[in-house]
Amino acid sequence: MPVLVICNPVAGDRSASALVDNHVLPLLTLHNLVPDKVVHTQRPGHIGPILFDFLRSTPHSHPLSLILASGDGTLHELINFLNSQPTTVPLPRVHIALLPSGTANALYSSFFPPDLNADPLQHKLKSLNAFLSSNHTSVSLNLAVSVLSGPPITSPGLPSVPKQVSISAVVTSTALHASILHDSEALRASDPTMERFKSAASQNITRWYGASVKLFPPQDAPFVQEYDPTTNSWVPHHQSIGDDPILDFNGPFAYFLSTVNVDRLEPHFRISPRGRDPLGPNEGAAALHVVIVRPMRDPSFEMDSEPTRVAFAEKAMAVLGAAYRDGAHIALRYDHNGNVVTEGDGPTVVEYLRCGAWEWEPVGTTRSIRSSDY
Ligand SMILES: Nc1ncnc2c1ncn2[C@@H]1O[C@H](COP(=O)(O)OP(=O)(O)OP(=O)(O)O)[C@@H](O)[C@H]1O
Repeated sequence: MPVLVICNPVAGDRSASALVDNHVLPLLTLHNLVPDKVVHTQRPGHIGPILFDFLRSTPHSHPLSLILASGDGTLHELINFLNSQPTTVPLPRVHIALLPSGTANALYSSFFPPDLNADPLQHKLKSLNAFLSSNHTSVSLNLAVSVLSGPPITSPGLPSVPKQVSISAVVTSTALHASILHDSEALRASDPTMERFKSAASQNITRWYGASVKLFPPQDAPFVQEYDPTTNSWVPHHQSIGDDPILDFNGPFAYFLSTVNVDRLEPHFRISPRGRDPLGPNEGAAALHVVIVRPMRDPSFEMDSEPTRVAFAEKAMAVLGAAYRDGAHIALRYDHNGNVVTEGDGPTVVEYLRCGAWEWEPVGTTRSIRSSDY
């Protein structure tokens, strides 16, 4: 089985090269495994061509083993590069042993949650050690495909906006989370740590996003499901019923994201805490897990105004803070006065759903998103 090692030297705190040189290659030697090639990415988007050049130079009737030292973004680039290739190009199955070398490492942390008692280096090598063990198993990744479309009708004289497709193995988001990812990128050079996500969150916490949203049932389930904190289980959503299981949600939205494969987006940020629950007994059955905060569910909400948004920011922060406490946000409720509490039977602050696809039609801007399980 061909083995390729790829390292993104600028991911996270830029320690991937040292990890590979000082620990990964010696460990492979210890297991009498000589990689066919060790390559460092030299620019954004480089991982796809690296993999393709390797496949061109190596017969690949067998699955390819890829030892990847990077964060989630590099893996995302790889998946999207492979997806953009013509279907006539035969691709082998790719088995990935991941070395968490990025900033957030959502995928790795979901498969190997943080362990305070573990030696940090050994914790980083868990996926590789599993790959090197004689009885390892692989887990297939579910992929979410998102299509960004322009408006159906364009203004005279303006060109139509081409559709964009993006494949995700971790998260697709709009609203606050998308703003955090966007703005935190500008902070990367000054802050390579996860603190930059918190800085970006505080820059955007008072923004709301107007949109109408549709949520469709998963392929293997008749209804959109909601998480019920009282019974700690998934139940059919009370509005996803009978002949009309498609949900229509109106905004404004403070938070909207959907995950696949993961229960967290950072080692301790467990935003989709039931995100690794199986959908049902059928192997391969999958769903998108959607986390939504709509300020209008707050019983103290009267009208959308700047002071209301500023006041609600505290509640949005409470949600994010609870997500850092092992995903406790999905049990938060409002009391009669709109205070965020952990008891009672008031409306949940977070709507936590699972579905097969969703559509986001923004109010006042030009691009819509449709995201679905592959
Ligand atoms: N040699 C390079 N120089 C500059 N950028 C690079 C190079 N190699 C890869 N990249 C870019 O580095 C970016 C960041 O990598 P990656 O997403 O893996 O790490 P991260 O953002 O720190 O971690 P995470 O996504 O887990 O938060 C990728 O988007 C990739 O395009």
